[in-house]
Amino acid sequence: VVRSRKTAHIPSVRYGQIPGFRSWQGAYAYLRDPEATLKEGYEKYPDGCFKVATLTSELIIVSSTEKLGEYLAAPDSQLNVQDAINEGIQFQWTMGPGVYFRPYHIPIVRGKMTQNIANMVPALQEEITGLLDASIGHPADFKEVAIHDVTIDIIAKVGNLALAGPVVAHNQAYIDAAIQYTLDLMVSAEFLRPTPVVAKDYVAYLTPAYRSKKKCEKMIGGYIQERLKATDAGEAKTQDMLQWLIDSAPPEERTMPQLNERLLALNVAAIHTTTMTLTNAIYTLCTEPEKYLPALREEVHQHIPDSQFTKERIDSLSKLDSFFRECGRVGAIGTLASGRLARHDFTFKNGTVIPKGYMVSGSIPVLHKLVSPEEAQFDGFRYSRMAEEGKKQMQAVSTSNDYLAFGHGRHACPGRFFAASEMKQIFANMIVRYDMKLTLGTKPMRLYIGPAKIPETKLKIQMRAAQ
Ligand code: HEM
Repeated sequence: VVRSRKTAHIPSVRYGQIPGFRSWQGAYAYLRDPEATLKEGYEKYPDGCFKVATLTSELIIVSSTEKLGEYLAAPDSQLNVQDAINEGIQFQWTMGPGVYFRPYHIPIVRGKMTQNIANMVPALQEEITGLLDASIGHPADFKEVAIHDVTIDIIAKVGNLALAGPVVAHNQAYIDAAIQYTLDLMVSAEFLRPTPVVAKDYVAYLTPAYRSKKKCEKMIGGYIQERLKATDAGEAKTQDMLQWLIDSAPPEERTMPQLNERLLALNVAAIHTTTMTLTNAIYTLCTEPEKYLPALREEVHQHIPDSQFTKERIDSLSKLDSFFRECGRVGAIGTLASGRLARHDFTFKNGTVIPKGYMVSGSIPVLHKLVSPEEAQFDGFRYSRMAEEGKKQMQAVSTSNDYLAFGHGRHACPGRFFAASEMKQIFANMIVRYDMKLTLGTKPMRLYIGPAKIPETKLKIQMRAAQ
């Protein structure tokens, strides 16, 4: 564990007593039970910051909404999100320097892609119903379904339909490779992190992520070339992410290999995040089906009686939105939020300093009010009741200092409008088509991998055609 005098003024949580090994013991305690460590930090230092140890460094954690707001307002030149993500997945080397130094895709996701959601809904609907028919069908009796596998395939195809159209979305080998790419990236990051900076550029060529990227280039490179040619000839007709990337790429990014890389970067941002979030929502529904399934189904029948999905109709599903927001509050897929790495020292109003080179993050269990069992209780219609009471309903996509499933501030997830719409469309289709419940004696578990808290992937649930 790297410890420094620079963080000596910040109190530590769960560090041990053995001289010389205190922070090692701290890292062990934190990695074993991150949530309990974060809750203990809050109980000891409710308005302040504290630090926890990891195997390679120390993390500075804030549990107060004020402090979160304070650091999220800092300029990128001081507290940087790209550097924070780079620390985790080494994407400057695993994906490529273009994605790190020239993130021109982010405003396109926030702008064009979000504005185009309504146009995409019909194509998504055809894709979703086709995939549900093929994977689950209409069983008259309950059958076991490995729902995570179904979900990840649908999300990857629907996502790539929006990113690059049907030619790419229906290339099963590419879809499988795009799903695998994120996992290869994680493994590659583990190799690259301890590698000295001067060697990283070279070691990157030896990683599984690089091999996967090249494999994908072979699969869809020809298609990207065609789209580039069509654009140059003034014959581009398709409206999708690939087109907007081609239209606004800086010259060094407007090439087949670089566009392939950028599409993979978007796949990394979009596939597993959305799959885990949707899978968690399905598990949550299956945990209390009698409480939620009839009410949600009725809402979908009422607002979308003829299965003609439109963006407006999806947006009008207030109970479904509430259910998703509550899933994001209670079951967010991470224990830490909105990590930022200090490029320069940052000083909070109370004088605490985040020293250059250190990471600061928000504590999800505390900021999402999960500390007491009462507050942590899942209440799927918590937010739709606000609308029923004449108040403004808090939406699944609206972020705040105490709702961080999509982060918050300038760098809050720009893909959340698409992700929420897509997840609701898939979920609504499932709700009207299927009865769903857990298999007797099973319970969805969560796995902790560093700060991530992911729904298990092997659980089989019971599904049959709706009766
Ligand atoms: C349910 C699904 C998703 C979840 C839970 C999620 C979550 C997040 C979170 C927590 C952040 C970091 C925010 C922060 O640090 O404050 C983020 C950033 C980002 N997400 Fe998402 N995301 C999802 C889907 C998507 C999709 C579908 C796309 C693209 C189509 C996308 C693109 C991005 C990008 C480009 C960033 C970086 C933004 C920046 O650095 O300014 N995400 N996402």
